[in-house]
Amino acid sequence: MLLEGKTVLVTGASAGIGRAVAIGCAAHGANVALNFSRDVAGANAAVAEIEALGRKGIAIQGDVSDPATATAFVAQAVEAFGRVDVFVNNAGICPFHAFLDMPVETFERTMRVNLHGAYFMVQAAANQMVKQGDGGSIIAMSSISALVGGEYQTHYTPTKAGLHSLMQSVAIALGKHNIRCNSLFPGTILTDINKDDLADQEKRSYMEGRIPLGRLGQPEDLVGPTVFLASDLSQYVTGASLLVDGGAYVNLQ
Ligand SMILES: NC(=O)C1=CN([C@@H]2O[C@H](COP(=O)(O)OP(=O)(O)OC[C@H]3O[C@@H](n4cnc5c(N)ncnc54)[C@H](OP(=O)(O)O)[C@@H]3O)[C@@H](O)[C@H]2O)C=CC1
Ligand SMILES: C[C@H](O)[C@@H]1OC(=O)[C@H](O)[C@@H]1O
Repeated sequence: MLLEGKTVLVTGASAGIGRAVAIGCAAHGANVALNFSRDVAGANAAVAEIEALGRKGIAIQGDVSDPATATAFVAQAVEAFGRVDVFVNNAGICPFHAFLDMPVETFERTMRVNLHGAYFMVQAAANQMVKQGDGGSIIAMSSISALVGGEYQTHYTPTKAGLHSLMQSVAIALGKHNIRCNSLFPGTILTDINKDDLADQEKRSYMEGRIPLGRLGQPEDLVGPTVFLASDLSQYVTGASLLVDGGAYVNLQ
């Protein structure tokens, strides 16, 4: 098993990609601590699935936009499992909205959850890994949106570019501690975050038509790439990014 004996922390793991990745890491041998902010039932269901795989799971509630959540999450995970080997920064929101009348609160909330939250979470996880002294892996759920724009995502795409930029800089800052820092760039993955947006059949068909592999993504499509970056298979990979988009990005014509 690629993650046997490792402790993995995942933010935003009560649903969607985070939940799939948390359960997927458990299937590869890890004990997993989940962060979530509101969905108690979803978080508990994810823990139950992890335990059904014979691993340990714990759900810890906290809004990542509050810097205090980061230190509390890491401290409680260490109390439960003793250490942090892998940290997956996944929590994120994308409240689609036009640019010209973007509400200040929507802009600021998106920044605080997706980028500020990531900064303090990554910092807290990295401090624990440095204390342990034997390296680690930090993975950011960035996006294809780090590379391309979206008309109704002017507040969101900068957070995804910023997240990858954060991984690049912390890869340098933490390399001396053998802590690797990488980004995943999912394309369009079917989750609650885009349920309303993709209810527009015209848009959905357009998005599907852009994908050489012929389908939109599922949360489980992120499991393999996450396990790869979490495991020693990627021991010489840091500061890198991996598109997980069915080929959408390269499909110009
Ligand atoms: N789906 C897609 O097409 C793509 C998604 N991504 C990125 O993947 C990540 C996961 O998205 P996805 O699974 O689709 O979204 P979902 O909406 O399905 O899940 C989001 C998760 O984040 C949690 N969350 C939201 N806000 C907070 C917060 N303030 N503090 C802690 N947890 C929070 C939610 O928990 P709760 O409900 O309990 O608050 C939930 O578990 C995001 O960062 C997103 O930007 C990137 C590219 C494409
Ligand atoms: C939420 C969107 O459907 C999704 O988020 C991203 O980061 C992708 O680029 C998609 O636009």
